[in-house]
Formats: sequence, C-alpha cells, structure tokens
Amino acid sequence: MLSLSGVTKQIGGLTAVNNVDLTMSTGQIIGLVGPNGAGKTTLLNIISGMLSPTGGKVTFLNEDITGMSADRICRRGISKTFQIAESFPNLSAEQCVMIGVLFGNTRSPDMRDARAEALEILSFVNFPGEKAGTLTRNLNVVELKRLQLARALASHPKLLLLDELTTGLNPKESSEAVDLIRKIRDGGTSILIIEHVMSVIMGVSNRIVVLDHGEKIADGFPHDVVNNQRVIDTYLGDIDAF
Ligand SMILES: Nc1ncnc2c1ncn2[C@@H]1O[C@H](COP(=O)(O)OP(=O)(O)OP(=O)(O)O)[C@@H](O)[C@H]1O
Repeated sequence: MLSLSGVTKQIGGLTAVNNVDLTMSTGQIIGLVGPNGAGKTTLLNIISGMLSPTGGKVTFLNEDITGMSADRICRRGISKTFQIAESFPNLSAEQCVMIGVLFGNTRSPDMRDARAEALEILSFVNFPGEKAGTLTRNLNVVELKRLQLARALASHPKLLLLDELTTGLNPKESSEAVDLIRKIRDGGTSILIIEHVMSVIMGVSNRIVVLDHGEKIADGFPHDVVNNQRVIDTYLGDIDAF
C-alpha cells in the first residue's frame, strides 16, 4: 500500500533522511526505530505531507503523493499522531475528535452524528467517558495520548503513523496501548510506528526498520533485526529498555 523510493530530506546542510526505500503491505505493523536524530520523525512527516522530501518518491495506494499537502494526504487515508501530545487547549475532547470526524466525512456534516461518532471513537481508545466534555488543557498525559489517537482515527485512516505513542506511559498503560494498536490493526488499518521501547516494538511489529543518520541500516523480521550486529552496535547497545 505504501512505497518509498530513494526518499531524501535535506535540512540546511544536514541530510536528515538519506535515500530511504521502504515498502509496506496492507494489514502490516512496521516498527521504525533508531537512535535520537536518526530521521524517524522526519520520515513520518514526509509520508504524512507535513514536510516535502528534497528527493525520491512516495506512493500510496498506487498514487504518487510526493510533496502533496497534509490535508490531501489525510483525505487519501493517512493520519498521524505527534510525539508531543498536544491538542486545541480550549476545546473539549469530544469537540477535538468531532473536527476529525467532520473533516474525514465527505457527506454534508451532521453535528449530532459527528458527536455520536466522536464519542464512539473515544470509547474505542478507552478515553474516560466522563471526561469527553473536559477542555483538553485540563487532561493528563495519558488522556491526551488517547485523545490524539482518537483524533487520528476519526478520519478513518487506511494507514496510521504513530510517533512515540507510549512515551510517558507506565508499563501497564504501555501494555494497554499495545493491545489498542493490535485492535486497530485487526480493524483493517495498517500502522507505521516509531517507538523507543523495544518490548513494545517487538510485541507488535511484523517487521522492523532501523534508521541511523538518516539511512536505513536494517529491515526485516523482528528477531533477525535485533540480532543484526550493525543494529546492536549502532542502536541496541545504547538502550536499556530492551
Ligand atoms: N526543522 C529542523 N531544522 C533543523 N534540523 C532539523 C529539523 N528537523 C529535524 N532536524 C534534524 O534532522 C535530524 C533528524 O531528526 P528527526 O527528528 O527526524 O530524528 P528522530 O529519529 O525522530 O529523533 P528522536 O528519536 O530524537 O525524535 C536531526 O539531526 C535533527 O536535529
């Protein structure tokens, strides 16, 4: 469903993403890992249209989406969560999700239907029902993470890009997030996930892709990738979460 060919992003004198090839099939969860500054977020931003690549091509469902604007890419079925869980501070949780529902809806908007759907999505991501009307500036980090996921799901994506969803969560919350990621995949959405906690990545990914200094240095089954000497030397040797 997704194919990247020679994708490159130069930012000033720095090559943040360097000649990356990647293919992804429907129904897969791919884990994207690598040291800090490896280019993971930049790559997700290129796929979602937040950034234009300086080289290469991005194809989604047989359409060239390279450099297309983020809103058009979202309408084609790709949505993304952000590393920092932020939201519209003066809107309630349900209003934030309603925006996504209305944006993703090609029919004329009906507020009552949109609200019902927003509440359904919030419930799907285990957002506490009694806080649906709470302004987002009063939500805690776990609630904001769930809300972010709900907003990303509101446009019914075919491909979901998750940027460090479990950062800031405790082990129990992380494990609930893993269950949710699987539930979303089982509902037919493919997922590309950036994650530093290796137990999470190992637990959910069909395949793991490793970036280092903008370049792809490994791509394969989880067991093979974590036993790859180059991956151990450049990344796994430095983390204690594994
Ligand atoms: N807007 C920008 N201006 C300048 N440099 C940038 C910009 N965005 C990213 N970079 C640089 O590009 C490189 C890749 O950054 P990126 O955020 O994609 O890495 P990452 O793998 O997501 O890192 P982390 O795990 O720390 O989030 C880094 O060296 C970063 O400093």
